[in-house]
Amino acid sequence: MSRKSTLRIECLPDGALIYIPDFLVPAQASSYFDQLRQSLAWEQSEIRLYGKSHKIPRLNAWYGEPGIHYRYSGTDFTAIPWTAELASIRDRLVDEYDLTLNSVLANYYRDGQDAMGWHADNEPELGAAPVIATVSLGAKRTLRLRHNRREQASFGVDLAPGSLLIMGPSLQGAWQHSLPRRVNTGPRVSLTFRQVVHSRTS
Ligand SMILES: O=C(O)CCC(=O)C(=O)O
Ligand SMILES: [Fe+2]
Repeated sequence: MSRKSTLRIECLPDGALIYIPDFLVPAQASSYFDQLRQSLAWEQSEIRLYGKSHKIPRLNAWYGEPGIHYRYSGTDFTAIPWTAELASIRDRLVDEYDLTLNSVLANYYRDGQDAMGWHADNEPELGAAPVIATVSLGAKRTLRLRHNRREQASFGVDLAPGSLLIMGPSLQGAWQHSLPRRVNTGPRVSLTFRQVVHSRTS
């Protein structure tokens, strides 16, 4: 059975976004959501701010090729080997969108109080032109984007369950993104597939 998929491309000043609302069919999205929510090795990481450590308001888990390390929000992650489900989603992204992806940072927002503050995924490990492919599962949440220098330039993208958002290679240099709190919302899992290019191997 062939399936039509919709594609929305946003060309922004200094970057581009590709949004595919129906990357996964609804039944597939909900079965991945249940499965991954229960089975991934979720942890609540801590970050250090002004000398004090704080638990981040969400859970996360880092999977990928063996030997990959990544420093994120002040925490060192070592990739856990791909699970079958994560590897099969990665394979589709690699085959259908011609991406190179060796890891995924999975985020679990337990409810609307869990969130992610403004940041860019511009860690040195991601190289000069990082492409990040995010698959959303569970509750719909809004990703906000704002330009670093153009004060007027800010907007939101609603990330529906089963959707795929690809942030293009120059976006992280000029834009920040965040996932604000939202009242009365259910749990959500996001899978942010990445390519770590400068990895310490130890
Ligand atoms: O959960 C999301 O969709 C955003 C996650 C994100 O920005 C990140 O993991 O760096
Ligand atoms: Fe991010």
